[in-house]
Amino acid sequence: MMEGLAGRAPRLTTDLTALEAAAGRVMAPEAFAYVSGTAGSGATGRAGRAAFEALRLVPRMLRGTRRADTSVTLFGQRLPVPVLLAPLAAQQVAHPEGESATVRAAAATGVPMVLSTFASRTLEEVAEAAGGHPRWFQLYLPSDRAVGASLVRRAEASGYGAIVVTVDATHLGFRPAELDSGYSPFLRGTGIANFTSDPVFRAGLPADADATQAVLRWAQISTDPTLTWEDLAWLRGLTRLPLLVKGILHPDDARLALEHGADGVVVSTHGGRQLDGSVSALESLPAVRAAVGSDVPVLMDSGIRTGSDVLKAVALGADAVLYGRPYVYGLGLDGGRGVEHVLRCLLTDLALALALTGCASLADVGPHVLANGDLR
Ligand SMILES: Cc1cc2nc3c(=O)[nH]c(=O)nc-3n(C[C@H](O)[C@H](O)[C@H](O)COP(=O)(O)O)c2cc1C
Ligand SMILES: CCCCC(=O)C(=O)O
Repeated sequence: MMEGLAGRAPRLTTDLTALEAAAGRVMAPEAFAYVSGTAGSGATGRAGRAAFEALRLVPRMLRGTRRADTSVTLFGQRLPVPVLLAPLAAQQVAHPEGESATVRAAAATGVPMVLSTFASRTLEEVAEAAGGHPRWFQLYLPSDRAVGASLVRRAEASGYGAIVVTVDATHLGFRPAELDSGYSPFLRGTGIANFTSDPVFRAGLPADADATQAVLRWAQISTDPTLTWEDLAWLRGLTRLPLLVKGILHPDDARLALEHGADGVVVSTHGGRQLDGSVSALESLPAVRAAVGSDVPVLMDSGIRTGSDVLKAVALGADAVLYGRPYVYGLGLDGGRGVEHVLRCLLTDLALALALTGCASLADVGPHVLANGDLR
């Protein structure tokens, strides 16, 4: 049966549920479980989708819009859509080219990519594959701060346009799929390329260290459960790049992020992979927007699947969203072509959703496009 598939692109459907199922048939079972998995009972993962599905758009008719303008400006940069690729670790579990294929697809569609600290390709390799296309770097601040500083320097030197520091995974969530299979890409050495290529990290290893020693050292220092807001202030002092804090759900944490030097926040539940039973990102979004005011960039992720989802997030105060798992399913199905396919679907769906809502541009999208039970 596998022979029958060889050399032929698996069917790239435009139906995301079918696409995920197809990826589940093509990807290695433990890799698919890692990507699709959530924490605990999966309640927060489901709540992420339920929050979008519970909201309804109320479209307006005959506004004469030939083509809706989906572009947006973020940190002074014009983006064709209010969408960036979310940082997803260890993408070689889906395809041998990993993040290099992803960034080429991102470049072909104009969607910026946020590269994970735990990418399976080095940030320099991905910069080269990007060929000047905008990218941001997601930082897990290691407990060895000198390694963290080195990662930031490398990101700056390679032309990454912002640092997104993730604060919701200083402890790894309780993830049954990973625990039961005993599978972790990182323990197999996938997703630590930015460390093994780092001179400061390597200096902390014996000269004759083997791959196992590198993985063990990575496991010791790669995240830091003792992080506090003071560390964010330290990071702020390290770089002039825009600094965003990813993983915010409480409005007071959004305020604290700004007080400690952040330029923006990403409201996120990490796709339901961290605290099971937490509030959904979409539920938190309006309060976070209110807390930071109208001028601070607020992004959100966790559950974005359709063009209408993007509009709903924008209506509740997001400047842009991060698109997650679906593009890795595309990568698993057909490498960079699969990622490009998934992105083109989202872009087309978004442009149609905006036009069908009766909005000429994203500036026209606000709470008024959402049903509030009172249509007088
Ligand atoms: C397989 C996988 C790996 C991830 N790795 C990272 C990571 O390295 N850094 C990070 O900040 N978030 C990471 N995330 C979280 C995503 O950036 C994003 O918040 C989440 O995928 C959004 O949920 P959705 O994909 O269901 O829309 C990861 C998510 C998945 C599914
Ligand atoms: C410590 C986090 C590992 C990568 C990640 O963010 C994820 O799997 O969700």
